[in-house]
Amino acid sequence: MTFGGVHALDNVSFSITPGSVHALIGPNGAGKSTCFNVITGVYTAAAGQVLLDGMDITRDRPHRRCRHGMARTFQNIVLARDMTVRDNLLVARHHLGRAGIPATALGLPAARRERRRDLARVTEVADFIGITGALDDLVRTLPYGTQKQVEVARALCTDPRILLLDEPVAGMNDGETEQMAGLVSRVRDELGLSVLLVEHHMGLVMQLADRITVLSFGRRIADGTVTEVQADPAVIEAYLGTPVADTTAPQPNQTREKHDASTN
Ligand SMILES: Nc1ncnc2c1ncn2[C@@H]1O[C@H](COP(=O)(O)OP(=O)(O)OP(=O)(O)O)[C@@H](O)[C@H]1O
Repeated sequence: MTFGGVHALDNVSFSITPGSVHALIGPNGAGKSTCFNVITGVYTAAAGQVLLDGMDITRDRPHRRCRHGMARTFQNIVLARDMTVRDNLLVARHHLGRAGIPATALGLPAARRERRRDLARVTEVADFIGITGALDDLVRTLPYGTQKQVEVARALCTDPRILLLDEPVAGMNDGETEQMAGLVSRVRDELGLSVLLVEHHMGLVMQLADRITVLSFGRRIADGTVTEVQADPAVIEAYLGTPVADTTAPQPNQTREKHDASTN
């Protein structure tokens, strides 16, 4: 993936084992967001493939990837703030709908059955996340940490096989971070989903990840277990000599003169 003359991603390749938490890390500007956007279909890379359970989804638009079982959250919360949590979650079910607009508008039995199923699924997901009490609240009235949970709930309402989380604990306090960590491990352990986690919070990554891919300047410099990655000289060098386990603070900026474009 290139922007102008900048190779934001160069020959990056990795596989996510089903049912595992896979972290994608690297210093600022390493290419994590670009990679996330290529996987979710926001960007189309100039070369390479994105495979989901062996199916080539490289050319699929984001909504089609969602239909194939790929769900995501956003770095900045993207919810309908003036709608209730329940309605936000119901919207996520729409792409699964089979009844069609005329049947829904006319309130035909098929549409009513579908609506009942969607409502039941929304309640089930809210229970799993622990936000049942907030279902009738407007999103904008909720604390930041709860809004982030609603984002995860919305993603789960699409019945995904893989959940992609873009910096899920950015801006969270310690309590909220701990809660999100618990949720991500339950998504893996109890729902059996695969999770791809792009995150700067190294404490969280080291706590949750089964495997880690490390990017630096658009290239993959390491891929392995937590222990392997922590001991990798290339990783230590990329993080400017800071032992990876200790880098819970914001990461140093990797600067390149030719990189003057702003990121998302
Ligand atoms: N839309 C864009 N236009 C031009 N260059 C871009 C664009 N998006 C990213 N880049 C460049 O691609 C490189 C990788 O950026 P990217 O945002 O993917 O890194 P990152 O690892 O997610 O960084 P951060 O941790 O700061 O979010 C950077 O040099 C960045 O300047």
